[in-house]
Amino acid sequence: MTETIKEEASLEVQLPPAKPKIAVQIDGVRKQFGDATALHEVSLKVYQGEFLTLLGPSGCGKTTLLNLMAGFVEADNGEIFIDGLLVTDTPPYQRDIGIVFQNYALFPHMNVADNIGYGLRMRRIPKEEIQERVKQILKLVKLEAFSQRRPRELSGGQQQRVALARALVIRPKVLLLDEPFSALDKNLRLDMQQELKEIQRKLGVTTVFVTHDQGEALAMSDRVVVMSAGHVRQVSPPSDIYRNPHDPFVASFVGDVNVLPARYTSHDGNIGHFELGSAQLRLGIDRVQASVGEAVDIYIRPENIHLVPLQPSALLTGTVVGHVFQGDHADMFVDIPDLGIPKPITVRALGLQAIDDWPTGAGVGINFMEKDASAFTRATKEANT
Ligand SMILES: Nc1ncnc2c1ncn2[C@@H]1O[C@H](COP(=O)(O)OP(=O)(O)OP(=O)(O)O)[C@@H](O)[C@H]1O
Repeated sequence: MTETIKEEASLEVQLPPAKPKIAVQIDGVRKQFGDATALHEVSLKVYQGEFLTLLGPSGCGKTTLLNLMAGFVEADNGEIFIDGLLVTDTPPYQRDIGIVFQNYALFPHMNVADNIGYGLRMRRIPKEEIQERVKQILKLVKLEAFSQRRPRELSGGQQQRVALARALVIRPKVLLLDEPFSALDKNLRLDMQQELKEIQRKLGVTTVFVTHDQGEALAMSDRVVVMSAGHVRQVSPPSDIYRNPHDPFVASFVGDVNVLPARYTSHDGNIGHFELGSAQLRLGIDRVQASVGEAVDIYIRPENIHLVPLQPSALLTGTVVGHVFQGDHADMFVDIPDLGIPKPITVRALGLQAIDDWPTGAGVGINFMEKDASAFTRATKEANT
């Protein structure tokens, strides 16, 4: 972000972007459980006030990384800083962090107000101040009317709001959330996502959120950390994760994607040339991670492929072999014999006209724009898990 200030008449001076402050820094942290390496030398910066999400499949190390920040798990190697202070050996209760778990972890015998005030009592905050802070935070999470209830008298969403309030009332340097909404049904989950985002924005609290749900990650985050098998694969804003994946794992894990086999034949200047079946494809080399001569996979999302009438200008040609009506869009399946792949590709068409225009059995042309495709060296199975 570049800030611009106006000096006199119309003279504009460009200021360099302000350097964001680092709230959490993880340097070369490694964690092994017996023979299993949960994290391989992970490094990561979380900026002050940002909403950062750790996203990845089950077992990729998200919770371990969160627990290392919290201090519940000890690193084998590496260092962790919170607000500039080395905390690698600091116990959890001295790290100034708020934590929300999937299963709420509320005290069943305490009412809502006492659950929320617990952390403040432990910190020996004066009684009047505790009352005032609990009152404020109850208002923030819209539970003012529920302060005297026990957790079992609350719905799942309300219990999770109590857990959130309890984590926030201590005014933590960092808020850590581990799959906080996974026990809630879909509609409530969407409401809670909005609510958390609103609260986070209002308070400006640095937040690290763990989920395996890509929709949740893309919807809520300033930046997303995609992890697999104990490695960080990419750290980018959501739109970049989706549009400019850095590797085949990220491209396949986030959103749907077609994988088309091709050969990287040459490049001149900034353009790479590929043989895609009998078609010639050109891609900007910023979208290519492969060497000339290699077998590659072209990654292209279903919504970026367009069906056109059979005509010479079409990049590829095929036959519609089926479609699935999805309410707001239709997925069309197209067999392209020229590519020599066993499965038809998927083309996503907004609206339902495509089903009428291209019935099963119809011959179609296929086009897509260069800017929407990426080429990666053909993935081996191990590299892609
Ligand atoms: N206390 C432990 N003892 C032994 N192995 C563990 C322990 N905690 C985690 N692991 C292993 O470390 C790896 C990473 O686990 P972790 O819980 O961090 O993954 P995750 O991405 O959070 O998964 P999930 O989404 O299923 O919670 C897994 O292989 C897991 O089995």
